[in-house]
Amino acid sequence: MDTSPAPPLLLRPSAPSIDPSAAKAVISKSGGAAASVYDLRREPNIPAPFVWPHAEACPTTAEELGVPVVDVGVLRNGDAAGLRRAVAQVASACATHGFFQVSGHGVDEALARAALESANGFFRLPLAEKQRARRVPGTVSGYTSAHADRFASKLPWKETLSFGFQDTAAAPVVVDYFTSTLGEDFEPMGRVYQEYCEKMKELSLTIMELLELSLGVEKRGYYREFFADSSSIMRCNYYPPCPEPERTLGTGPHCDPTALTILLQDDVGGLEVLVDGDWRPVRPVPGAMVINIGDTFMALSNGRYKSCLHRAVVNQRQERRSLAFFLCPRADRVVRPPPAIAAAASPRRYPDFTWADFMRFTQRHYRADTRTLDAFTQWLTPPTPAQTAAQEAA
Ligand SMILES: C=C1C[C@]23C[C@H]1CC[C@H]2[C@]1(C)CCC[C@@](C)(C(=O)O)[C@H]1[C@@H]3C(=O)O
Ligand SMILES: O=C(O)CCC(=O)C(=O)O
Ligand SMILES: [Fe+2]
Repeated sequence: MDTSPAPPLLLRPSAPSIDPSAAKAVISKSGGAAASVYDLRREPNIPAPFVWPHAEACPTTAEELGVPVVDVGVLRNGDAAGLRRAVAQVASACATHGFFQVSGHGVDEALARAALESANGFFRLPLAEKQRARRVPGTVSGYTSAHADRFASKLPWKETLSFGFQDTAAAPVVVDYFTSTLGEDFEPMGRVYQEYCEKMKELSLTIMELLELSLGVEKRGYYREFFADSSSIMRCNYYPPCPEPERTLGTGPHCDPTALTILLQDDVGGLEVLVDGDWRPVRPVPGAMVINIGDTFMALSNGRYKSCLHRAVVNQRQERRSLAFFLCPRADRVVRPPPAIAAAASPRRYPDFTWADFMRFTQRHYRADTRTLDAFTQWLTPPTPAQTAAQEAA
């Protein structure tokens, strides 16, 4: 499906950092050297850097993907039959397309609504104000319009605001992020996202228990413990209406490099999953959240659960918002499957790595896409003498 040009040269860890996409001339609408900033709500047509190859922006298959809605409340309420059903639903979804939805998650409806509405509040600010939170190069935190500060082509038709989340008693990190980047007036918005992230963390640990049960991991609590001190990324996505939606994408085809994603979408729709060669929409279910496995969990399950290819399309009439909570391990934790999973009968599929290295790879060396984990594995693995000789001869 991915027929875009082969990824440019990947530099090994010892080589100087370069982002292959950003390495191209930085576009500047003003003709200067600075990266352009697009105000997507004001663009009458789609500028050339937003045009995606047809193979990636190819049409949606009308048929919706049947994504099971799993009641995760059963992990806490002692309903043994319900728990067996939930475990079976998760096992079957993760062995096929890797997407499922959750209900009974305990996230208050008012909080979910406030989080989606706060995203509106932020993205409706004048561009100059949003730019006060602009992304710091080399990190995932901050505001970006179409990632135009990083990439020169295949720009996504979206604006995003991202920030980190760790659960520390010492400081409300999200509130601090909002007040330090945008000012004290943004404290209430920070509080909404602080509470939302705390709930997302709790929910992600609950889902880890379900994943563990469904994989039959012997050491109970392995994944829950692994993520107890996680350091996650929260991202608010805003997709403005688009004059030519069939030529571009809101988010291009990719697998999330992170461990697990919890997505709350509004009622517009746009998320699509690639199943058997067809892009199939995941219709928003009121009150439910969409879960997908990321590359880091694929490595933690030794490849048994697949990180799955998805994208977000845009449309001509309606703006759309989604909130993605990306669960990530603590930066220096070594990502390694539990012993029972990577036993002699199933040799290790991926080398040990730390999340810090994998994240740096996606921010400095490689644009997350359909084959990020393979590219990273290749980047980590020293070339064989034969490969070195072939490279030298070329
Ligand atoms: C480590 C990360 C890379 C991305 C941000 C975080 C979590 C998910 C990744 C991303 C959203 C996957 C889709 C492609 C991407 C480039 C995007 O469109 O935003 C990715 C993120 C990124 O590098 O900004
Ligand atoms: O907005 C969506 O529906 C999906 C976004 C997504 O896949 C991502 O941010 O990783
Ligand atoms: Fe994603």
